[in-house]
Amino acid sequence: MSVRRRAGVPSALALVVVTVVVTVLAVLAGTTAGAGLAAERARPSPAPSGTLLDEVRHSGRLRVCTTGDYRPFTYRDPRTGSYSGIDIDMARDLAGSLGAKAEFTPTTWGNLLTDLTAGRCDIGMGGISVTLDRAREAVFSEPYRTDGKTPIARCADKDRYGTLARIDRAGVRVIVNPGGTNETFARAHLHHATIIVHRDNNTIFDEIVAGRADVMITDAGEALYRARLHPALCAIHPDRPFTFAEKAYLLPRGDQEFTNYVDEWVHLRTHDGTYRRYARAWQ
Ligand SMILES: O=C(O)C(=O)Cc1ccccc1
Repeated sequence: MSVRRRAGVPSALALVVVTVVVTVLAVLAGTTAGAGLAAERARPSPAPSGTLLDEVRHSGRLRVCTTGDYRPFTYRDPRTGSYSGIDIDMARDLAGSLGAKAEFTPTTWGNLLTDLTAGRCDIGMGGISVTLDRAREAVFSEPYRTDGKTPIARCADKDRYGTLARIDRAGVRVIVNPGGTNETFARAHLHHATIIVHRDNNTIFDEIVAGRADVMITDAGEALYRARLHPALCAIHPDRPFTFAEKAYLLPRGDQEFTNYVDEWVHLRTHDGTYRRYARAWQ
């Protein structure tokens, strides 16, 4: 009892003293509730510290390498030079979350990895498939979507190109865009068909419509999107693609803080409905 009483008096006194001291310190440091928010807004972004996370916040720029030729993920309007697409919206969202603006750096499927590893951009975005070749040179974020290769052809021919064996025949003209997974897939699996390399992925589907090529094997997401744009074309079994692939964002090696941040951001945006909302707008 006496112990408790003796302890009680100093405790009460100590509590008063501690409360006063903490309140004074908090006011001086500007960390009371209202001042805390103001301080949060006013706090200058951190100086570059070797991680892109701080560099992007400090500079206010997120440099995004994107090909601009792969709808619905990334599209560059040749007349205005402006970018649009699901991953363009995602890039702006990521940049915004860091208090920065997305700046788009044009690249190609063949140059994407080199542009990123040479530091010409902070992140690669735009329907990029996860491949082990890329994963050896750079880092992939958490994936945000699954996909896989499926044929797209003139609807009149849609029963002719359902299997790889039926596509890989002498006389069948398979058109591919160079430098990415479509070309890699075609070269690995087609030995009898004629492979036509067409540089501009934005006009490649017109070649099939015009009858200058017969079939393209591309990601199901693109095939479905293109079939909607070109009514003469049909995506063939997009629900049963030849391959399994994942789409993710490409990051430089050796920056754990930035990778962690992008992973958290992908995780949140794919679970809170944001990614779905952006994707729906491009259906
Ligand atoms: O290389 C990749 O990551 C791709 O998925 C390339 C690509 C580009 C355009 C259409 C389909 C796939």
